[in-house]
Amino acid sequence: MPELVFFSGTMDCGKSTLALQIEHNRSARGLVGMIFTRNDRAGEGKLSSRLGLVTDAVEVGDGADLYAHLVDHLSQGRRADYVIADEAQFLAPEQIDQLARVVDDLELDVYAFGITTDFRSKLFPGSQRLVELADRVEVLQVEALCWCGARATHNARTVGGVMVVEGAQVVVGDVTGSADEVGYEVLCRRHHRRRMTAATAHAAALSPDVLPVTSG
Ligand SMILES: Nc1ncnc2c1ncn2[C@@H]1O[C@H](COP(=O)(O)OP(=O)(O)O)[C@@H](O)[C@H]1O
Ligand SMILES: Cc1cn([C@H]2C[C@H](O)[C@@H](COP(=O)(O)O)O2)c(=O)[nH]c1=O
Repeated sequence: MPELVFFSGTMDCGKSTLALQIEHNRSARGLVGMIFTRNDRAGEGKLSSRLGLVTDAVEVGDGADLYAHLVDHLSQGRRADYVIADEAQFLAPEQIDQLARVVDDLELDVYAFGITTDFRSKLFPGSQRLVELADRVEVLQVEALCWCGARATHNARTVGGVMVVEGAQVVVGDVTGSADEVGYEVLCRRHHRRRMTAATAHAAALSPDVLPVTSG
């Protein structure tokens, strides 16, 4: 039975790498994928991994109908044996419904990849719909780690290393942003709740307030 599978995790946990591996393994066996993406850091119409791999993809626009796109494609006599949708958190809920229809009516497997929650730990609308509709939700095996060594479960947005909690839900960026840019850092829940990033934890550790008092 074809399935809608949602591979979810924090930023930087290997989602796009897995998407590219699924694509590689299937195309190596002669299958043809339809690859969708939206707002990849590498630019429009790209699906990229931090390991350096990149492939072309169909950039999904605001009002795009993904089911109609597949029907058009197939009715022109072109092939699609499965579908990959990366950065699926950026898709509209209606577009996730269209992906579910691709599974049910066109009988194609759909593999969607995305982060579940935003920098305020609120669900992205597209991810919420995926959790509601997916046949399976798979959490990535490679764990991203918080600076404290615990498993990272949350995404923080940072400016100059300091966590911010105000701003637009969508700001494309990376976990390796330079000091003054908007960037992201993955944290465990405890440190996300306390707004403690690596930089602020390091600064607190160096503060004279917390240095051990020496006598004499
Ligand atoms: N230089 C490196 N050497 C080995 N693995 C790396 C390197 N850089 C990144 N990675 C791996 O790539 C993962 C990020 O992969 P990516 O597919 O870009 O993540 P996601 O799509 O989930 O944001 C990291 O968690 C790490 O496991
Ligand atoms: C938490 C959060 C992230 N984003 C953006 C930042 C990146 O461009 C993508 C996630 O990509 P990745 O391949 O999973 O690293 O999402 C955002 O726009 N808003 C947020 O709150």
